[in-house]
This record gives sequence, structure tokens and C-alpha cells, in this order.
Amino acid sequence: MVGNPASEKTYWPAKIRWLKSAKELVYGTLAKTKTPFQVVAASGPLIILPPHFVEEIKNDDRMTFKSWLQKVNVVVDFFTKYPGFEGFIPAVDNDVFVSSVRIGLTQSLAHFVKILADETKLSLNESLPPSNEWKEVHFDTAALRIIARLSSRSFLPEPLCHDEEWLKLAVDYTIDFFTAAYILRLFPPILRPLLHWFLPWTRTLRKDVRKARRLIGPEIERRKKEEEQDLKAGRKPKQYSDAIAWVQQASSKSGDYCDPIYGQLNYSLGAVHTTTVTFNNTLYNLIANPEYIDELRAELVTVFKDAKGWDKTTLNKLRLMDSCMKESNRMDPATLMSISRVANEDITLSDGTKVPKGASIGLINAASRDPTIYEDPDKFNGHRFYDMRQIPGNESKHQFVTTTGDYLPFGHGKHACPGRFFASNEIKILLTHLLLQYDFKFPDDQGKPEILAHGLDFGTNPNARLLYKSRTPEVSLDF
Ligand code: HEM
Repeated sequence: MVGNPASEKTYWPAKIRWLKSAKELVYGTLAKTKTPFQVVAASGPLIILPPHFVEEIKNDDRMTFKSWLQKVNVVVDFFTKYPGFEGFIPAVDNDVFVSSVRIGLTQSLAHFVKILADETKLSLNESLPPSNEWKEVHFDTAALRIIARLSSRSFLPEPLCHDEEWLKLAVDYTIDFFTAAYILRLFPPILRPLLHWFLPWTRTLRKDVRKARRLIGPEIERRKKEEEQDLKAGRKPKQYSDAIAWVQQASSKSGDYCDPIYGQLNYSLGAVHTTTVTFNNTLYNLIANPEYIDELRAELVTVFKDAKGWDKTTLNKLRLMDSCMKESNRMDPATLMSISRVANEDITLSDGTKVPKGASIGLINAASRDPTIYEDPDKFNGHRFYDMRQIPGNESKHQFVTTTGDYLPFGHGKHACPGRFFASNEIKILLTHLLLQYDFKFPDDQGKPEILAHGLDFGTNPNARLLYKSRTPEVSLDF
């Protein structure tokens, strides 16, 4: 066991150290050994696999992402059996969340491009109102609100997606969820079944779920009645394209009942913070490397001056932007543990390492900073993937959403993130508006905002500030 001296009688000191300095512990050990090792993570013992195991495990059904969620849920972390934590049920108790994203959201991507562009415009007017002088904004907080609006506009119908209470909940539920889980974990398991009723953090979480039901419940009821009336009248029931409908469709297809309210909360848990962290890192890396901003603006002018409207083809033409997004994601991913698994049986890895049934496994995203794979890996090179795609035969490779063993921010293999295509569109549409409509700089007394680490995951930093000023776009984005 690395980083857990025998003199420590419990895991607690190691768990606390993990939250603060997991990256140093894991990368420090990986620099010395190429073999698997065990650490104490926030959720207990974790077998760390070096990156070269990726091809061996990426499609291995003897270890799955769902089992990992289930284990962390049942044993220590997520407590979906307690009221308030139900937002993870569609991912943990069945496959409804995964299949609703794979089928419903993915099939609707083209439909949402124009909708996302319109919502971005409204959202920026609200969160970054026009200013001819440099104006300071707590950018991570503003970005969470913007991404929550964009996601909600796709996952919920109007006017519900603009409801102030819902938008706040779409951001807060994730924070409230992980804070409550973290606090509850500090107490011995025997006390938790009683304690969760009284702690202020779990009470807040229960309030969140009640609020979600109060806000979304009437729409679900209305659709149910509408469907009954349509069927009675011999009409084909109206089809909806949002997360309420995708969850209901996935639920009836698999036969696993899933409350669409929990589905909606699961969408917020999976989509809002991950996308915000990825988007913020991209913008901050561009501000830190301003030579790319002019080049990106030139690309936008070329693409949008001939564009007939907002569609998938237009977004696909933004190749330098795609490359800059991917470069940022390579250097600063939302998590350094790209592949999380639990062994469903005893497994012997190719190097002889024995992984007992029930053990947690994390494959580390270290290839992205490996100089034998990426030249000058600590330097932000916005052209890196653009240049790779210029090589004949590679035009459709090395895109932001393409996962490989050397590019793992979305995982790789069977359980690679199915929401990445949506996140990619969202980030491109947002960056397009931001780069054309605003100039940005870091405040002199802060510089590039610090990224906040929680173990191997990264979160938004409420103290992160940016200065922005309006500019006149070279090309219109109104279609
Ligand atoms: C930039 C934003 C995002 C990042 C960085 C990200 C990252 C990840 C990662 C690392 C995994 C785990 C892969 C594994 O352990 O093998 C994952 C899984 C998943 N993500 Fe995302 N994600 C993002 C956005 C989204 C969005 C917007 C959605 C849906 C609305 C989503 C839905 C999912 C689902 C359903 C899974 C589980 C896949 C499975 O079990 O097969 N993600 N994501």
C-alpha cells in the first residue's frame, strides 16, 4: 500500500491526504514504477493501473464502470438508498441513464445546434452583459450558470428550462450531493442510517429532490394525461425530445422503471460540472496563450461568412478550435482517473498482478504528459491536433471527441463518455460567441485561475476571476 504507513491504524489520515495531494502521490509513484500499486483513496483502497494497461482493460467485461458506481454507492460513497441521493439511481441501479444518453441525446445532437446557439446568446447577455470598459466577473460561477442554462435548454422543455429555481438546482445539486456524501462518509457506517436524517447537508439534498419534483412533476403528469387522451382518441401520442422523454423511452425499453425526476437530476450530475471545468480550462489556456485567439477569430470569420446557418457541418469546420479544445483537455482534463472500474470476479492481469473480486481499479491519465508520446507535453500547442489531422488519411482522427489509449479525458473503450459529443458542440458554440463578442484578460493580482483538485478530480473555483470587455464581432452569428 503506497502512502499509508503501517504506523497509521486507520485509513482516515490517508483519505484526507488523498483529497489534498492525490496527484503528487500517484504521479510520483508512477515515475518510479511501471507496475500496478495500491493506494488509499477517499473511498478506500484503490488499485492504480499505469496507462499502458488501457488496451487490456478498456473492453474487459469482468470489470465495469457500473460496478464501480455501485460499489462506491453501496459501500461508502453515494448512498442512493438515502432520500436526497436518488439523482444517481439511473446510473447506479440500472442502465437507464447511459442508454438514454447513448440513444436519446446522441440522436438529437443536430436538432440542438441552433437551439444551443440561441440560448448562448440569451445567456451571455445575462451573465456577461455588454461592457465597453474592462469588467470583473467571477467566471467559474458565471460559466456554471451558462452551462446549466445550455444543458437545461436541451434536457427540459420551455418554459421549465428557464425556471430560476431549476437553474439554481441544476448547478447546486451536484455540489450539495458530493458535499453531503463527503460529510456522511466522515461518520462510522453504523451511524449513517440514522444520522442522514439530521445532518444539515443531507437535509439540503432532500430539499433539492423535493424541489425537482415540485418543478418537473407537473410536466410529467401533463404529458401522461395528454398521452392517455391521444390514445383514447386514436391519435399517435406526441413525441418529445428532451431528457424526460429519453429517460422514459430507455426505461420502457429495458423494463427498468426509472423516475424521470431522478433522470433529470442524473443529467445535471453528469453534464454540468464536467463540461464547465473542461470549457473553463479551454478558455483559460487560450487567454494564457493569446496568439491563438486571433487565429481562432480568423477561422471563425472564414467559416461563418459562408455559413448558411447554425448546423453540425459548420461546427465540424472549426478545426483549429477543435484542436485547441483537445489540447486543453489533454493538459487539463476534468479527471486524472480516466477509467474507473470494479472487478466483478478474480482477475489476473497480463503482468501477473492479481486483482481480487470487488477491488476498485483506476487507470491513470498519464500518457497525455508523456514526452515519448506528445512532444513538449507541458507546452500548450493549439496546433498540435490540427497538424496531425493535416496528414492524409488522418483528417477525421485526433478530434476532440476521439478517444485513444493516449487521450483519455473521456475514458476509452466500451464505457467512454457518450455525452462528449453534446459537450463538444456546447463548448464550440460557447467559445464562438465568446471569442467574437468579448476580449478577456486575467486580473493582474490573480493571473491564470487556480484549478481546484479533489483527489484526482477537478472542480470549479468560486474565487476564479476574469476581466472582460465587449468587442465588435467581425462576422454575424445571427441566422
Ligand atoms: C466535457 C464534459 C465531460 C467529461 C470530461 C466527461 C468524462 C467522463 C468520463 C471520464 C467517464 C468515465 C469513463 C470510464 O470510467 O470508463 C464518463 C462516463 C459517462 N459520461 Fe461523461 N463526461 C462529460 C460530459 C458528459 C455529458 C454532457 C453527459 C450526458 C449528459 C455524460 C454522460 C456520461 C455517461 C452516461 C457515462 C457512463 C458511460 C458508461 O458507463 O458506459 N458525460 N464521462
